[in-house]
Amino acid sequence: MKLFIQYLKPLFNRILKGFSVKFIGTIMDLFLPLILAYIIDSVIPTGNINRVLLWGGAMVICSILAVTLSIKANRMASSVAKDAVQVIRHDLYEKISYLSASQSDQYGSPSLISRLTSDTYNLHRTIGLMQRIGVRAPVLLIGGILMTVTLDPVLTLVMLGVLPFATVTVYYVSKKGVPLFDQLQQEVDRLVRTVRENITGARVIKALSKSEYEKVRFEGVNQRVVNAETKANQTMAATTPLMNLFLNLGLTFVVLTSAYRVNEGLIQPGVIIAFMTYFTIILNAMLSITRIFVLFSRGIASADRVYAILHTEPDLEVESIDRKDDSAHIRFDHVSFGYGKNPILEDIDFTLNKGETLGIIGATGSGKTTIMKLLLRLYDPDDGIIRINGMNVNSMNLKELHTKFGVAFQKDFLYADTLSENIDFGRDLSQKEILKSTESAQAKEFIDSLNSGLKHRLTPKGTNLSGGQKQRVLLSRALAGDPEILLLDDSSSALDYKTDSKLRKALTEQYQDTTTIMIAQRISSIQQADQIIMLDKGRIIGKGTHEELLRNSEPYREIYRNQSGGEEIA
Ligand SMILES: Nc1ncnc2c1ncn2[C@@H]1O[C@H](COP(=O)(O)OP(=O)(O)OP(=O)(O)O)[C@@H](O)[C@H]1O
Repeated sequence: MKLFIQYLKPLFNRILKGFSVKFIGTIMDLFLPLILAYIIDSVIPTGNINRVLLWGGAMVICSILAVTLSIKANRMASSVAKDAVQVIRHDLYEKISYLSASQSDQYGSPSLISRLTSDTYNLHRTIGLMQRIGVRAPVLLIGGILMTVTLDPVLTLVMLGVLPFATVTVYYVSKKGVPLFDQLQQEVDRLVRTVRENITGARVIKALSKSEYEKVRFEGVNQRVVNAETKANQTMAATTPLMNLFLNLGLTFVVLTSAYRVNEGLIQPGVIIAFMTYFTIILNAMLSITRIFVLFSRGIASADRVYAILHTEPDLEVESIDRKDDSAHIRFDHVSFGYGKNPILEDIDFTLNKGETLGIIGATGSGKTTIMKLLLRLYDPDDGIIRINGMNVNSMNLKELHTKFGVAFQKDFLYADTLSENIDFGRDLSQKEILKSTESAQAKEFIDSLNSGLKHRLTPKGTNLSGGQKQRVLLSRALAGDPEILLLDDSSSALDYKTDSKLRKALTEQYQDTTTIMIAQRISSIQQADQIIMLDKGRIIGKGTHEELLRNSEPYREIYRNQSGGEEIA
């Protein structure tokens, strides 16, 4: 609700105008049966054709006004909904892009995507429909009852006798229906997730001949959607026939009572016709009000989901300046960290001087990438301090901090644009800088072999490139703009030994001032590093140069032996 208030408040005047137009149009609708009753009972008996034409004309004018004003009001409602949701979507997108990594982990990407897409779509529908039927239905209900009271209070009492049954039906059905639609929405979410997994993993599924298995899995999820939909619709399907039953019962009572009252000379035929029309209008208005309840409860659920993101408090505040004189460029000072309760990194301690290279090697899941994430301040350490040029990273402006880095992560993404745009990444780099980076990243040769060179367009996620080509483009992006600090997470694993060695040579020669942290699976990729740390279960179990580790670390020696095909170490 708070979300609606926040975003609809600035549009209040437009909403009020739309409501007024809708109100007048609905009143016109309400007058039609009354005029008809007047024509039948009071104008036709006089035999004055001019008066008949005059009142007939009044009916036509009322009808035209009712339709025109309703169309106008509906357009105004759509425009308000569109503008409100555009701002909500903008704010939500902006907020999502500034969520910290741990907050994004907490919500999960599928949930963030569905809040930005299907929830905002629900909000659009709710805001639009609430304006369209939110005025019309209550006005028709209350106005209809008032009209019937003025026409014949006794018949109104007969009609009101049926309304409690209709009200109970509406209440009961909507109470049961809303949770069923919620459940349906959850099943649809599950279906979307399964489809997304299948499409993303299409190659693996085919390669492992798991298509049949996936088909069966999809059928299961699909069946659950069908079941949920059937259950929800069957429950809701009872509404209209039951309301029709009450309508017809009510009409029967009204006709019976009217017949008696006509005989007694207490009522005229025109009033009966008008009464029946009002009765139908009133019951339809009640049905619309049910729809409002169903829709509104859905809209409120979506609004709450969107509101929760919009009001997520920032958890990576820039803290007060904490600077120390430090000759090291990067310092990890006894850093420990865990994503949840379990420790992932413990007592990580190292320093790197400007222009030096640190190699990190270790088993899968030992915490190598996490070290980089902490340096980028995607997360804050639980213990210890990380400094760059003596400055605690938690006291640095995040934007400023991130401009220092060139990064290539394992699963980095390429988007559907030209190679040049993918490398530039919105930094307005010069052509010279881009060319230098492609040369160093050993990407120049394959880019030159493409017809359109750097203008070559990639498909989404760069699926029209080979694994090695993708890695070289990502490396070019990391190197472009001569970053102060370069973070390479297993970025040469898809390169052959010769290209890998050319890359290392280029890094040493062309990026002497860049401090580099390089995660690698192959010792040959980090052998020349000024310092290598070996991680095991989040702890440093070996630190030094390649030669020092060969001398002092048995696990390192073993990896080296395995990777060099059992070659003896001198
Ligand atoms: N966002 C996250 N939330 C919770 N746990 C995480 C998250 N990211 C990583 N982890 C866990 O932290 C541990 C270390 O992960 P990290 O990615 O740092 O390992 P790694 O050494 O780089 O592994 P690899 O060689 O496979 O890339 C793993 O057990 C992983 O499951």
